[in-house]
Parts: sequence; structure tokens; C-alpha cells
Amino acid sequence: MSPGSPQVKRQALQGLLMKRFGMAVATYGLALLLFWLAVFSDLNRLGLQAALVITALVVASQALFFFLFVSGRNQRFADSSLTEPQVLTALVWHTYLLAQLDAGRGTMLVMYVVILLFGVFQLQPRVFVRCAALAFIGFSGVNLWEWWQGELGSPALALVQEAVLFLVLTWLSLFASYVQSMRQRMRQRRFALQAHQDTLRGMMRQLEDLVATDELTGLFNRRHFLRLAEREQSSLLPGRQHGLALIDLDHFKRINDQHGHAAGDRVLQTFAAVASACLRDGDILARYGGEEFVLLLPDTDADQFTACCERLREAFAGAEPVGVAVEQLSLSVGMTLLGLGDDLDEALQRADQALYRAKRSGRNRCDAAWENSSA
Ligand SMILES: Nc1nc2c(ncn2[C@@H]2O[C@H](COP(=O)(O)OP(=O)(O)OP(=O)(O)O)[C@@H](O)[C@H]2O)c(=O)[nH]1
Repeated sequence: MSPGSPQVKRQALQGLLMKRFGMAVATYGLALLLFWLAVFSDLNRLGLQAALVITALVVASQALFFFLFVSGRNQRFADSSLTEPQVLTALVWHTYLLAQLDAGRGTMLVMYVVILLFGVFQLQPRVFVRCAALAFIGFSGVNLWEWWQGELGSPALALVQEAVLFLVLTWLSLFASYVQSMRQRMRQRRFALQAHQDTLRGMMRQLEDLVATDELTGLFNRRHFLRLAEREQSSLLPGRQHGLALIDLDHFKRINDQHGHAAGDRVLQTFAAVASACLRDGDILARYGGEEFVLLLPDTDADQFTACCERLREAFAGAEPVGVAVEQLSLSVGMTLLGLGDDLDEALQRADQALYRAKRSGRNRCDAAWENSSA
């Protein structure tokens, strides 16, 4: 599984969500502690038994969320963090517990802020306002109900609490909206940056191709070939060898002189196309310079390599460059083998000497210099 794969990303996100849920549970723990302090200090209207039932229900609601996260079922929801349901559940519990308090109600108002802070970074402004409104309506409902029942101790104090809660919730909603717009802007910047990076990467690739490629034939150039050949040589297994050949088109000067430089170029392109078609994917063919080419055939022996070069020579002899009426095309090849400890320059010199012999013996042939290689 690669680090960037969707599964790994999902696992990392799930880990983060579990951590955040752990924070929420810890906050519940503290809130329940305060609740029980209120129960034992007679600030709470609930009896011991009712307090126990409420505590059990609160724990059960958190157990449900825990189950959703642990089983991965949270991922079936549009927002897998389940922030809104968690915040709403906490608001409902908190409002209920506030309703059971007498004098301590004002002090515990601050817990609304703690609950809503969980949604500041995750909830859309609209959803956040909805949650804040629920908190305010819930608290106002408690006060109104008690006032209606004639149980509200101090209506003036309740009014001040309402005003403070309204102010704090309004401020929090504005803050949440600001945070969301900042996040949106940062996300857009990140996308723009990623797009720039992709463009740069594409340009780098194009540049690398340009630096490695011969413009006329589309084959690798000499410098890139030497780099690839060294890499191939270092990956050779002991006792195995690569085939190395220098290929030179015969009487190429004559083609240029008789048909023009453009026709000569087309013959070079024809060779590149014909030779590429004769070779396999892992074989490395490059333009070594002028009308000379170099071939590296990985992991081969003298017989297989000779057969490959002969096939290539025959294929070129039968080629017909478009728009160039050349009587007879031919090439000469100098072959050698390259072992693990061999010097690449020396191997190229061996191939060059074999090529020289092929030319001297009348061209249109393959000659080999196996003798100094470990063949
Ligand atoms: N059209 C064209 N000609 C090129 C290019 N590069 C080198 N040449 C020509 O290739 C010719 C090579 O000539 P020579 O080195 O005498 O070799 P040759 O005529 O093939 O003779 P042998 O190799 O002995 O068979 C020269 O005339 C170069 O100008 C190129 O990119 N395009």
C-alpha cells in the first residue's frame, strides 16, 4: 500500500477522527464530574437515582458514536467526522443538565462555548449558526418554561444570562464563518500550488526528454546512451553479458551528395524506425553521432546478439525511405560483449575496431570483437 493511496489516506483521517472523538469524550468526562459535584453540593434538582440514569444515557450516547467510529460506519455519512450530530447531542445534554441547575446555571453557561468550539473548524457557517441558534433557543426555552411555571428564581439574572449567551454565540458564529473563509482560501491556494507543481513537473519531464533525445531521429543521444549503458552494466548479474554494437550506414556521404541533405536526413530517420521495430522494449538504441548508431542488448550471448544485428542489417537493406530513390541501402556493424567488470570505453573501442574491419571487408556486414571480452 503506497503512502499516497486512498486507503492509507482514509486510515490516517480515521485516526484523526478517533483522536478528536477522544477529546470530546474527555470533555464529557469533565462535564459529568462537574455535574456530580453539583449533585452532591445540592446545586442540582435531580435526585441521586435520576442523576445516575442521566449519566448512563450520556455514556450510552457516546458509546453509540464510539461504535460508529470503530466500525467505520461513520464513513457512510456525507461528513464522516459526524461533527454536527456530535455537537447537537452535546448541546441537548448540556441544555438538559442546565435545566437541572439552580444557582450554578450561569457558571455552566461557558460549556456552550466549549461544545461549539468543536465545530468551529469543521462546520459550514450555516450549520454552525444553526447549532448556535439551537443552544440559544434551548436555554431560552428553559428560562421561559420556569418563568411560566413561576419557578424562575431571578428573571433579571436570567435576562443577563440570555444577553451574554446571545453575544457570545453571535461572536462565535462570526468567528466560525471567518475561520471557514480562511480555510477555503488556503484550500484554493493549495490547489493552485499543486497545479503549478504539476505544470513544472511536466516541463521538467519535457526538458529531460529533450536533453536525452536526438532531435532528428527521436532516438536517445550519445550522452544519454552512455548513462543508460553504465546503469545497465551495473545491474548485470555475474557471468551474464550485454551485447554492444556500433552501427554505421554505408556510403552515407554519397546519399547526401546525390540526393541532398534532406534525403540523407530521411534515411537516418528510416534507419531509426526500422531498427526500433526490430528491437525489444529493453534494448537501447541511440544515435552516436552523424550516421553512426550504438546498440546495447541487455543480457545476451554472442549468437543471439549476432542474430539480432543481422536481422537489423537485413531489415535496413530492405527499407524504402519515402521520397528517396536510393538504389541500395546498407550498414555495417561492429559487435562486442560487455561484462560486469568491463570498461565501457574499451568495449566501445573494441566495437569500433570490429566496425572498421566490417567496412574494410566490403561493408554491408557484421563483424565481431569477442576476443577481449569475457565471452
Ligand atoms: N543528412 C545528414 N548527413 C549527415 C548528418 N550527420 C552527418 N552526416 C553526413 O554523413 C556523412 C558521413 O560520411 P563518411 O564519414 O565519409 O561515411 P560514409 O560516406 O557513410 O562512408 P562509410 O562510412 O565508409 O561507408 C558526411 O557527409 C556527413 O556530412 C545528418 O544529420 N544528416
